[in-house]
Amino acid sequence: MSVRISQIFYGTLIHSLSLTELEFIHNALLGVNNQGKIVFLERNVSNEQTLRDIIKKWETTEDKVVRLTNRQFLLPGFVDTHTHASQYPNAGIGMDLPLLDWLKKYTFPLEQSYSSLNFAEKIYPIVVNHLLSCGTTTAVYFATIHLEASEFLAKIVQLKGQRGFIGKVNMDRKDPEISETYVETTESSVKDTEKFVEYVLNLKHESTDKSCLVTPIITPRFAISCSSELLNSLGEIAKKFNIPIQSHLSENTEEIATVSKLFPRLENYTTVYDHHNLLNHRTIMAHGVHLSPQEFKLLKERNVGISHCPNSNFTLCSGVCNVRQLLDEGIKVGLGTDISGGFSKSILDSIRNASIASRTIYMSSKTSDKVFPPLTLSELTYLATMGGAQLVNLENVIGNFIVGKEFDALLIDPETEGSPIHIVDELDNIHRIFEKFMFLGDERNIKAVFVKGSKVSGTDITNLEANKYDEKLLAKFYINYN
Ligand SMILES: Nc1nc2[nH]cnc2c(=O)[nH]1
Ligand SMILES: [Zn+2]
Repeated sequence: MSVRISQIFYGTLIHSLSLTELEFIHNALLGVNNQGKIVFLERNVSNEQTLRDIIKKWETTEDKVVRLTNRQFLLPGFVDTHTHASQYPNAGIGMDLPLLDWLKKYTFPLEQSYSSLNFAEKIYPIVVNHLLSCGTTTAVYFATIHLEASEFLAKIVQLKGQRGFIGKVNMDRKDPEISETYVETTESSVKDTEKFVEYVLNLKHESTDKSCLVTPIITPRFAISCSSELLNSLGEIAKKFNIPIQSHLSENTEEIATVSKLFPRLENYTTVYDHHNLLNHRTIMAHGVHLSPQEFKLLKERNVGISHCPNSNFTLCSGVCNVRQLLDEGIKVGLGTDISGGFSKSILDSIRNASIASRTIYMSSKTSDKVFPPLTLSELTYLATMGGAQLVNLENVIGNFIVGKEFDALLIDPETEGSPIHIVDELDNIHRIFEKFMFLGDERNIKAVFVKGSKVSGTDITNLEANKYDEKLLAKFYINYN
């Protein structure tokens, strides 16, 4: 066999096969090659001899094996399908206003600061480090309108080894109600976007080890901040370079009313983007809280993905997105933090708020003709991993541990120093521990983060307590497991 195995993990893996299939693989032996790909996944390797046989078969050695403890497990890396790296300094403040006033008072003045590259240099490395430590192996970023600072964000994401989609923001509409000073000319917006796209694509070409995982994404801020001319040009640039597109859609009712005033001839908000050739299978639209049946239909036809950002929707009092309905309509859904509309940087927080949002929808639907059941743990896990992978068109590359995919993974330890998870020996099997991690855990439980096989965040994992595979201990540990 000519593949070179660089790392092998031995222990429990948990991943999504579909929205309804959450798989727990016990005594798994997973091999990663030097290209960061998963080359084998053996199940139920329950004794040392079998383990040694497999290692021999793959012509590798036992020192490559990372042995997880009985309570540790591997999860696929999280995908944050919508976040504003530039707004990180505002995370946790300014929750007193609805969207348009919030943008004007808090957000645009902060984003304006990135006209200084020095400011970007101070903030962006911290953002990427923090997101990685929270287990975000792939992030879809908004930067700001500034070319240099946006290029710097792309460079930092590349250097830190995160998978990233980076957007230089476009906004050319001067409007006293929205923004008079934080704005570009149409011409400079188009010119700088082309330069930005070429810069990021070049990072890929220049990278000698082909490990650059950064892609440019066309980023009209939202229909309100862009002229029709700019939206058209952005559609053309996306097509010319064959790159993805992101924006905001139908987040808040005042926003929707403004869009219909600005584009009176177009039927609805979604049509505005469609009219400018911005909707296709590579488009990610954040929010989609107040969509009409016609808009659902159009999004489905164009195969657009919706980034569900529940913390932001609650914090800015935008509304509650009906994810169950999106899924029932066959629309792709991923999760987003939407920093700083959302105050948390962690996809674990998006999971929890998505759960609460779905319960809110369920409660108000209970007395109506159509009941929308809350999202299950299996569905929430899927949205945070595979769902996100679908939005960035990487569902065949990342999102779970299928052989042939790239190894983007989190090593979860529910028992680290200061862990917020309380485990009761008599009660907690791996299913309960996983659920507790999803609802109580935080970055203290994320011991290591891998992107394409490389460890990009976390602590030393060479000294994990070896799995003993004591039969009695296992029987107790997997109580109720089937
Ligand atoms: N949540 C959110 N919505 C927007 N719509 C336009 N810009 C923004 C933004 O920065 N955050
Ligand atoms: Zn946003």
